[in-house]
Amino acid sequence: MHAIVEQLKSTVAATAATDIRAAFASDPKRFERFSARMDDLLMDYSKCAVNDEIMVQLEKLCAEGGVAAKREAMFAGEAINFTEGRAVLHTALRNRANTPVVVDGKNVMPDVNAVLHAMSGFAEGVRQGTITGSTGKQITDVVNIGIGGSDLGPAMATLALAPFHDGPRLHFVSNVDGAHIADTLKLLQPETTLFIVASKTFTTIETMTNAATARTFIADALGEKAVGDHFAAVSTALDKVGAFGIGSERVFGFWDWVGGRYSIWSAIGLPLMIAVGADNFTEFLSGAHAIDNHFRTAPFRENLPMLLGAIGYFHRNVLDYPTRAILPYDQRLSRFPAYLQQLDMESNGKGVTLDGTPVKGNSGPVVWGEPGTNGQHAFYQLIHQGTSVIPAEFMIAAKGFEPELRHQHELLIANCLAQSAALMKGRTLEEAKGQLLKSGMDAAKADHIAPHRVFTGNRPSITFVYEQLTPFALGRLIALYEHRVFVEGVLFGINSFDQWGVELGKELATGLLPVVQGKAGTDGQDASTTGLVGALSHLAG
Ligand SMILES: O=P(O)(O)OC[C@H]1O[C@H](O)[C@H](O)[C@@H](O)[C@@H]1O
Repeated sequence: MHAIVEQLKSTVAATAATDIRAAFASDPKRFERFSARMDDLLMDYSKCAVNDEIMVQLEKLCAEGGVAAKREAMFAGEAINFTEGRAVLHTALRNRANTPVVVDGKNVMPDVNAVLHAMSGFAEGVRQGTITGSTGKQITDVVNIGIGGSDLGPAMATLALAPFHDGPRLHFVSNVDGAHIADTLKLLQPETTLFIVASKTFTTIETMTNAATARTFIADALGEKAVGDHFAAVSTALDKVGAFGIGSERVFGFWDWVGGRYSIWSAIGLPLMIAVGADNFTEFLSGAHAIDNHFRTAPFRENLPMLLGAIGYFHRNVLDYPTRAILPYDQRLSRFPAYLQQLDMESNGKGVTLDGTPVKGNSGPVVWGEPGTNGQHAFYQLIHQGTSVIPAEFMIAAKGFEPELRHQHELLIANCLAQSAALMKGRTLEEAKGQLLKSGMDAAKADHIAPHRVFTGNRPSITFVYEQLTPFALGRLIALYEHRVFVEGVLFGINSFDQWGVELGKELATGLLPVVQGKAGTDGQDASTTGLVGALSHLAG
């Protein structure tokens, strides 16, 4: 592995591969050679600093890194999340072929299908008004209370599929900051509101606290007895849900082999199903299943997740780029960058390899982004002219959902394509100067100003194009990125499926609560924490 990375570095240096602009000038077939397609989903990576030699080496890297074998181990239900002793089987949740998937000697598909069936019954009941609030009124608003993977997936996907949303209004409360639930409850009538408490562990303090506040909201308005009619729960910890007082017919389970950040396909998707209906939810699962099959069968140069993972690794560990920007040209994907932050950074933000030794080189990059065109008017300045190279990942649909606003979609497309072209081409000093002279500026001033108007170019980007953001297309896009994170994780040599890094802060918060409440002193706290506690309590009065 290490040898191939070194080889890749010398290939980059020797072949001037980073001159993407020159590569386009000398090869009219560059787009055909460095793009891949799965049905209507096109991945154009020709604007990355790759050539055939580099692609051959990346393929070799994936082969030597054992990506294919590890992929099959994942699909087969092996306990690849070894630090938690768990299989990693979000793929079983969308296994529309229904082929057996065996964990600990048991085929999990009957359970998967049974929960899906129960979810559909409940979701359709709420949508059609056969499942009502305690006073018999139809549910108009559903509030999902969850955080992390129990929030980001359904929140992102519900927004993404707004054109398919014909069920009750949806709200998402995640933050333990009381402002979040208070601002949400202000909009709602208890009689017509359903809360879904979503937590894999059913112990997460934010979710449990918000759920208790929501419970009081219902009990105060409609009486204690009404609580059961206004709550449902999603969890792997069914015993803990029982103690909260939610009837078993309103509890939807999933399993420890579903990671929180991979759980949108499970009962965690219930709010999405209530919003768009069971058929659209099934389409969403089918899109992900299509990518699963593609990932397992397509040869390297046609395999979108493999290519995306290999190029991601190349950017991070061969070219040393510290971040990647996710730039959907789709307003409805505005939460997709946040979703990918958890997916990618919680999975691959690790410092040790599988054998516990420090990672050589880098592991996962910082992932960030905002939808275009908004980002263009905010931070693209740095992407174009800043001192760090930031690989950008663009995505755009050929068709919007507003035929009457087609001209707006055309503007959106033009902007998306213009940005990746500008990043690649840049503008030389001569070009900048020529433009200024043409505008009538005198030569001395043009000399002075031109350097500020230079774009280095050669800044890499990947563009995804698809027909339309349907449930199927969204499922496909998410699964594509899940497998990209998998490929990169294998190449980094890490366990992508645990998240010990979130634990320390949680532990310290538990210890600090009595200190903040004034029930315990600051003995044993560091001086900064002691000072901050003092300042906050003084200001609170
Ligand atoms: O679903 P829950 O058990 O409430 O967990 C919610 C989230 O919190 C944790 O801290 C993890 O870092 C996330 O992976 C998880 O999605």
